[in-house]
Amino acid sequence: MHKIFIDGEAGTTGLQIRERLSSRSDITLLTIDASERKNPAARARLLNEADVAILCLPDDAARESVSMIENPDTRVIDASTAHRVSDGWEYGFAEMAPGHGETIAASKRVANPGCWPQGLIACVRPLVEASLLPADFPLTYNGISGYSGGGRQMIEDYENASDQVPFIPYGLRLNHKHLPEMKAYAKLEHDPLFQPSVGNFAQGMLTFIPLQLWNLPGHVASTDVHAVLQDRYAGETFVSVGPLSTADKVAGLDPRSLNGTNSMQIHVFGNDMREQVLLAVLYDNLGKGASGAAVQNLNLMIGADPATGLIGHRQSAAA
Ligand SMILES: NC(=O)C1=CN([C@@H]2O[C@H](COP(=O)(O)OP(=O)(O)OC[C@H]3O[C@@H](n4cnc5c(N)ncnc54)[C@H](OP(=O)(O)O)[C@@H]3O)[C@@H](O)[C@H]2O)C=CC1
Ligand SMILES: CC(=O)N[C@@H](CCC(=O)OP(=O)(O)O)C(=O)O
Repeated sequence: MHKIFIDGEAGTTGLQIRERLSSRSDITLLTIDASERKNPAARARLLNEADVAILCLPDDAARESVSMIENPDTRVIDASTAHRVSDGWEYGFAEMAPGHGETIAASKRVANPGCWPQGLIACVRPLVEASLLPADFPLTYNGISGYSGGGRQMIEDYENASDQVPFIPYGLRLNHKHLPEMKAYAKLEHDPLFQPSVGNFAQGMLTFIPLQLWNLPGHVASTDVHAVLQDRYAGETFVSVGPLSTADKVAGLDPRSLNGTNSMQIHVFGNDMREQVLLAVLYDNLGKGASGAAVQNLNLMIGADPATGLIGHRQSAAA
């Protein structure tokens, strides 16, 4: 029986992790009294009692939790941004590279990825590793997320608003906090130009990576891009690649369509006359983007089947 403590279990990510773990017979959830949930001494006691502590907290509180752990056997999954590019921590995106799941399984400190970086890393890292994209490629990245991505405060703001604005671009200073992990784990030499948006729906996300292939040395066709991604994710439970598409419009690109699952779907759109490709990535910001990824990492760390308690993918609808 594995003892798990979710520090921040009353928040958006914590609640969803709890929901995914609550019926498991291989796990005992250590719970904190609601009146004590911000009491450092009470948190410290449970953090040190846990086999695995999952931190679903703002960055400063996550750093505080880590500093309070004295038990050398307590392992940590941190859902915050605090440790994603820190020494001594593994990045918790299991599909990021072949064999990375085993690295997570053996780790004591795992930083759960940010929701935005996962779509970019899933597409760009294999293309850089295959030398289709040079590491110094000037990438741009954009997309739309449901408002639960902003945690409790943004959920309250949207749900109490008299006028729910359908589409709000943000990150307009071009300095989003996810840039360091994007650059590091997509193996890029430069930060991408990243500009996110939030929509008036609670959950789900759709992100886009435009690629100007004509600017690359050698001739790279959309079929090459598609083949690298398809080969990379063949046989994966949670990441899938749809057929290469030349259609103007496809069904299924609703950002909410994978909600409740731990799936990520990559769609490849190509125009070879223009030598351009658009990659679109669909996933649940609270699933693969946060709580699902944390449970997947937990499964790896405790030696359970990685898919326990998670829903795998449905095949892509793009054609
Ligand atoms: N929402 C998402 O899509 C994603 C979120 N994340 C990350 O996960 C972490 C949690 O985010 P999310 O669940 O959305 O945020 P929420 O704001 O919904 O939840 C955070 C929880 O932590 C509690 N909390 C705050 N300070 C303390 C403290 N000092 N001690 C104990 N508890 C504390 C909050 O309580 P109270 O509300 O009372 O202050 C709240 O219950 C963040 O670092 C976020 O960046 C990562 C990926 C995606
Ligand atoms: C819509 C929205 O605001 N999304 C959040 C990202 C959510 C996420 O990935 O969480 P971390 O904060 O742990 O990185 C943002 O862009 O900051």
